[in-house]
Amino acid sequence: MNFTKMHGLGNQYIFVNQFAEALAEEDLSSLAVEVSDIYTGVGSDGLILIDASAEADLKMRIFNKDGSEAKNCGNGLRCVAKYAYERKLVSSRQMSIETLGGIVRAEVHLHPGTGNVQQITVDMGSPRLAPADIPVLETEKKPVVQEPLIVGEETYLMTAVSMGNPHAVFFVEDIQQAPLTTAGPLIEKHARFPESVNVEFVEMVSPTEMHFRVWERGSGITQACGTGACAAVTAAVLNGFSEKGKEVLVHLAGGDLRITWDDDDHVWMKGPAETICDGIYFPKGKRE
Ligand SMILES: N[C@@H](CCC[C@H](N)C(=O)O)C(=O)O
Repeated sequence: MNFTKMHGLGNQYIFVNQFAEALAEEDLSSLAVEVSDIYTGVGSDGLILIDASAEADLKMRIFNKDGSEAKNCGNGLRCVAKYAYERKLVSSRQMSIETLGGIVRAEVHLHPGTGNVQQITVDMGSPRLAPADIPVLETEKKPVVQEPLIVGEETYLMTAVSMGNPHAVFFVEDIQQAPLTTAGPLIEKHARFPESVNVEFVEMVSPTEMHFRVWERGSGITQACGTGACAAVTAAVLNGFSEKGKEVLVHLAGGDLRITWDDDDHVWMKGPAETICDGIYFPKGKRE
């Protein structure tokens, strides 16, 4: 299987171009687990498929490291846009990409010298704030802001947002003290999230700057989460820490994103994507 490994701020995925490689549907989940393994696979946070779409220029499907399929992936979208433009799957710098969470629009920005894609802007659409759309149980609040969540002996105050996939955002005083590895996995699988949840901790620096750490559903700690950063900025506005229409600089473990929840209700994300390597993967059971 031909693959390309790419990353967006250290959030790394194995990309397979389904225009050239036809993978069997029943193999996708186990293949994601296999390729993600750092010892016997390639090593990644999951598997992303780039495919034809009946409604958009391209379709992206994303499988987490544990084999679960997610509906959206912000860092993956920037990588897909770069891949599609540089490998001529699309001819324009602007393109539409179908995800299971809806259709988004991306625009690539080129390095003036090399012509390679450096930065990508994605219109991530409107955040979904109704509890049933996230989904989160046992609350009728819309938006779900400062909602108590009991985790073991602790009560955390969450803001819940869907960017096509579910996010629970928690504001903390000091990002270094955020209970990422302790509360992260417990919140991910908490009974109030019937589809599990991505868990984000945010320390506000100012209304236009924040520190961000993530425990991702299905992948654990990652260096960055694009949809999570969009959810975090949305949550900051909902809590009155930031303003709609103002760009927020988000510092993730792997680097920075610029996110705006605009007056038209759309969330815009701008950031980089990089190609690490191309390769040929030999599936388990077909190795010498
Ligand atoms: N890293 C991604 C999100 C990937 C999917 C997520 N773990 C989920 O299960 O919803 C991003 O950059 O958005």
